[in-house]
Amino acid sequence: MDKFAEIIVDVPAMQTNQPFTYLIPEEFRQVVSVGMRVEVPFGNGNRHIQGFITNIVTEAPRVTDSLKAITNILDLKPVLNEELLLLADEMAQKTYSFKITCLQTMLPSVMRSSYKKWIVKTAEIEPDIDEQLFKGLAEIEWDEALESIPLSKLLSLRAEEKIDLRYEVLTKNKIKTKKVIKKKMTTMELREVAKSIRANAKQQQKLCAFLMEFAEDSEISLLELMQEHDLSRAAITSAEKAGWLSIEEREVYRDPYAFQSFKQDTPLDLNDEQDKALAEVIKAQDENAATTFLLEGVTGSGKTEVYLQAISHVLNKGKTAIMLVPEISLTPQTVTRFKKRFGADVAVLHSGLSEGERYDEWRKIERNEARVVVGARSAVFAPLENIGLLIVDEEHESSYKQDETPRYHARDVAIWRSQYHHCPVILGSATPSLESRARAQKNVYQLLPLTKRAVADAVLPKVEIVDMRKAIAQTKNSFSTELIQKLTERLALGEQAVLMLNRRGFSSFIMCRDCGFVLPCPNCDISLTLHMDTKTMKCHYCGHEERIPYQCPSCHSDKIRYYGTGTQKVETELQELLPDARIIRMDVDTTRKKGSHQALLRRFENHEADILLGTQMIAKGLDFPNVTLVGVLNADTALNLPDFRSSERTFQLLTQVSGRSGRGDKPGEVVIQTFNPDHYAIQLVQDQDYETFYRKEMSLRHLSGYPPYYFTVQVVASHEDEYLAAKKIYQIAEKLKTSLSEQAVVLGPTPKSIARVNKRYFYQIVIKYRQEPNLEQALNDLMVASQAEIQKGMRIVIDVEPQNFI
Ligand SMILES: Nc1ncnc2c1ncn2[C@@H]1O[C@H](COP(=O)(O)OP(=O)(O)OP(=O)(O)O)[C@@H](O)[C@H]1O
Ligand SMILES: [Zn+2]
Repeated sequence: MDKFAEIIVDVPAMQTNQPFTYLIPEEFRQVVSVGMRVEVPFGNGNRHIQGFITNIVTEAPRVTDSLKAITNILDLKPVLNEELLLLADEMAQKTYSFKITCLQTMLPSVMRSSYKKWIVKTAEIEPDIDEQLFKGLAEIEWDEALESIPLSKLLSLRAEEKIDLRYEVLTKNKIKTKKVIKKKMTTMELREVAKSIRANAKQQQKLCAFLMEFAEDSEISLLELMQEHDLSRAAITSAEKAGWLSIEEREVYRDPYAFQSFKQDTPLDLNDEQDKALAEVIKAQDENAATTFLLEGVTGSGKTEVYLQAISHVLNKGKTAIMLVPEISLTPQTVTRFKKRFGADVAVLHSGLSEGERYDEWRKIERNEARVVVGARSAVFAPLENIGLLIVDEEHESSYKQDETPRYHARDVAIWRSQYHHCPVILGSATPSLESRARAQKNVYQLLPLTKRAVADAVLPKVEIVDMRKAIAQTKNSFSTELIQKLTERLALGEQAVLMLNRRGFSSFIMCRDCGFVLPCPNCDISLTLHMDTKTMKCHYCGHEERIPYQCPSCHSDKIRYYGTGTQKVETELQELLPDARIIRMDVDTTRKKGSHQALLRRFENHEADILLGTQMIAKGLDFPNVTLVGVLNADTALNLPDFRSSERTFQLLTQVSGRSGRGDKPGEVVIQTFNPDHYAIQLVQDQDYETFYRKEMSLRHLSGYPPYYFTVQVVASHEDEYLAAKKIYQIAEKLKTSLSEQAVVLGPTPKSIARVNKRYFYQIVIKYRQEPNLEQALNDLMVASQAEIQKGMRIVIDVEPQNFI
């Protein structure tokens, strides 16, 4: 009997947004299955392109004479299961994106980029075939294998689970190595050498002194030696030439956690509230109920412990679990907690991993070697079977929404998967998004409150708000006397402090003192940011980079000065105010190198520093019991952004960061410096009073007609020609106004608040509605219409429930 495959081809366009039918040639018939990628001829020129098989049927389509056949099979087994194929369909519809884009999004990036395929042996093979295929080697490249053996044979070997495929990213080093230093002279010899080093050769002296103390057969990585001991590469190279030390290459294993040992820990005894929350989740698990829980727990209330024990329960039932955290690379503590509890059962997926590492972790999941997946946004697509629980920690984080197509929200995807698997999902936060909290109010979600801190006797910190309008008169730097006094007190007691500099919405820039000129980006409507570490000016939108000017490009004055409060500048001020304090600075500049984030936090945890000074990245997830003071240097920067969520974001951020204080048995304090001391979003942080904030903010949203009372869709048109972009958005607005019912409101058009990015002009409208019967049709029509415009350089983006309006 003939067999046909329905295939979504890799052409992201409206016309190809439905499956095409292809004939499955005889040789592939036994082995192809749904979810595999294949190669097919496409279009008039029969160009060979990739596609995903989404269905296999035996009934021939009505027109068969023009039917083309699959020419090649790209995977030996499905790369996406039926659930994910279904999800891709749904996602494409909900986010107004192409099916092929959604399918691709679910795969680890290595399988999307250029790669080389290897066939590996996974079981005993008949000796003659083994010889023919592998020629005595352990693995063989795909193309080479096909020269000696037909594809159908490979597929049947795969079906018998005797071989498997391994993808290897091209362009990347196959084996990762690092350079290490070993001592080559004895301490005695070095002591002799030391005598002859010139007095002004400080680097040589430092290095020699280090080596004298260094054990003979131990090693230190070159990077660590340079960074931790402040040595230059030149000094080390000349020491190598002089025979003091040797530099050797070492292979680095790809598992980023391989060198850490995780001591198994045991579940804690839960308090009453935790116990009650856990019982509700377990009940839903046992009843196979797809309940969405909102775990609303104050900072330090032990949400993570509830997650861990709920996961244990599903593992005991033989099921699997997904735990999402925002930007996981930024919270190494969380990973450690999961690894300690579940050991090798945990796979970790996040953007801080290299493509190869991500693929390794993905394979562990796909082969059922890991049953718990911890990861950032895209981990929600982990190919786990038999899911028993999904968790979205810090569910209010806007990074769960992808800001490129497909513009999906990981929270929605998690809820979708919970319904597919008939299992519960937990959304956890100390400060839930208004959307989620409102759903709990309507009993769409089930609210689970944790109102107290978990550690015995731990209480929420005492918060003091400092009015900077007054303080600024008394101080020449970024610190109020209150904050400095409290820092001094805490440090004297041997306790630690966390200081946050809120950088969102402003940054360091340079300005000419004579003419006021600020260096703009040539491609975008925004000024360039000064980066001291690379000594360059950078655009944070398009990546443009140029040298720091020494003269004003406009008036040629040399009075060009550095403005803004960067973390570097604050660090210098702080060190002058507290000369004995040991400070760790954490921002994009100090955490760029892989693993440096983790290393800094470990040093702070080991109390090798007294103060952790950083940007927003220190606000979340950290659990250091010795921290008893948290200071926020500038609470207001996000408050003034033209976005209706700015109060919500400010309250969330301040509550999160305050929550880092007093988590152990010592009571904590918080000092918030602000120019808006009476603003409710700042006032209510004082008591970490989420409920009052929720009510207040809801009434404001109600008055002004914003989410969660309304749904929103943003449409953005962009073009290099400003006139064309503006004209297009007006046309779209007109069209929508006629096709939508009176229940929907179209706001705008307006230019986006940064109107030009990367040489393109951006214009937007926002559709606001509660219920709109014509919306789906209208937006689908818009999608079709916008296809025709792409060639003319026009880009139209539809963003459902946008997270950023600026
Ligand atoms: N039942 C318990 N008994 C004692 N200590 C507990 C208990 N549950 C949690 N803890 C401890 O309380 C501290 C805070 O817990 P955890 O980090 O899970 O809180 P959280 O709610 O996730 O906090 P946040 O939202 O602020 O990050 C941790 O050190 C944890 O080990
Ligand atoms: Zn730019």
